[in-house]
Amino acid sequence: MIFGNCLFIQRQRLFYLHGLRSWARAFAMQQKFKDKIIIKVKAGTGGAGCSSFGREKFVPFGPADGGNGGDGGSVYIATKSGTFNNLSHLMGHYKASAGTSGKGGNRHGSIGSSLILYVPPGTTVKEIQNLNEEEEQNSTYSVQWVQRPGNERLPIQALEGPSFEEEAERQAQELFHCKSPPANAYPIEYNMMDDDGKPRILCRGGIGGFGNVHFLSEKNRSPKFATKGMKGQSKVFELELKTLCDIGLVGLPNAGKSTLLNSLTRATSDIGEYEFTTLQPHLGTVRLVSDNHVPVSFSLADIPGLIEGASDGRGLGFEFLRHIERAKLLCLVIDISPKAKIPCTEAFQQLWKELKEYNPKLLERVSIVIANKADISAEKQLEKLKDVVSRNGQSITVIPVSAARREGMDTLLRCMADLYTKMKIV
Ligand SMILES: Nc1nc2c(ncn2[C@@H]2O[C@H](COP(=O)(O)OP(=O)(O)OP(=O)(O)O)[C@@H](O)[C@H]2O)c(=O)[nH]1
Repeated sequence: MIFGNCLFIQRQRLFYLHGLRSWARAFAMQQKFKDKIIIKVKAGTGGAGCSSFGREKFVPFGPADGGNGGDGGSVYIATKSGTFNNLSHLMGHYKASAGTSGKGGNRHGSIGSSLILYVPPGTTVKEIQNLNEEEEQNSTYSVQWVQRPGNERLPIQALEGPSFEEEAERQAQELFHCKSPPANAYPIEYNMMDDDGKPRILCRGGIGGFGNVHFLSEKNRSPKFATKGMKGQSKVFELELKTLCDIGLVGLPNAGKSTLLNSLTRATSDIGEYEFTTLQPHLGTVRLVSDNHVPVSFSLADIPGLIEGASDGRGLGFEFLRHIERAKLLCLVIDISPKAKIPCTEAFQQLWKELKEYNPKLLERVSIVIANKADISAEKQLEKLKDVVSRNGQSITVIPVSAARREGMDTLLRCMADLYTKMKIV
């Protein structure tokens, strides 16, 4: 008996430790998972142009040969599927390197190295602040000189027309204008889809300064000045990841969404008897051959439990409702067992109401109601649920399943594949 007691205590301890470990894992995951982040991005400054003259034996006053500064590096953003599933790898600040200065002998400075930030497909990028806005709004660039033209002795002819400084400034303005790319539409807004990793610009690097060669004119045969490089763009962006999935599993906490996702796919979403085991969306992929012998593949997402008032921000609120927005089809998972905290009919109405209040268009995407835990429920519950569902949406199919025992999975998968293919054709 004593021996039996010891075993019981040890088992209890093991259960306790297991619970603690899974809770710690869930907590760590929550810390790591980031689906919204604000980043400050700065492109590199252009290198300065050089003011120099050729010097050779027996040629004491050679021609102007100052090279241009290199352009500053730019910052881009691109998608990389399969590598990241959230935005936690990103830092708060990114800066591309500056271009180097030009040198004598017509040697141009090197271009600053650019940066590419990788994000998972489904990320939206929104420019929220332009830190150089004032400068960019002025159509004329404020030209900065390496050696001001005012230090020169002005040739006599220059006094007749525009002043020598004005002439040099105009020339520099023209050069910068020719070299600068067309301005971005303000503010930048990207919807990063899986577009083969094609990079999109976030901040453009500054144009490198012009060497004194560019300021040779009839009036001035030995210009002793060059321009500084331009500043790179500097902006603040908000990145938000909205899970991209074909079919989203939506339900109240503990309805069995994670169990269902794990049963239907090879995903390993956390399962627990406590509510909000799932704190972040999990994705799985279903591949099957349809009744017409056509291969069908779609992604399924287990979206964290929805609670009453989520549309007003209660519980995890908007944090996960935004993940639902991107799903092409929605399946409502309802616990029909007698153990359920809320009767299945009420659960369905609660989900319907929350979706409607958040975005009524979401209701058009609800195509299947999955009556889960059918293994421990009575037929009566299922009938009641079917009755309520038919009153709200005529075209919604109710499918009883047991995710834990993997019963009804085949019918459910065929129905999902069917609806998904029809939706794609439409
Ligand atoms: N009897 C029975 N139990 C099930 C079934 N499906 C899930 N469960 C149990 O229900 C509990 C909750 O399952 P989860 O899959 O974690 O539920 P969830 O909807 O993901 O929960 P949240 O993460 O809180 O949103 C677990 O204890 C599962 O073992 C089923 O078909 N039959």
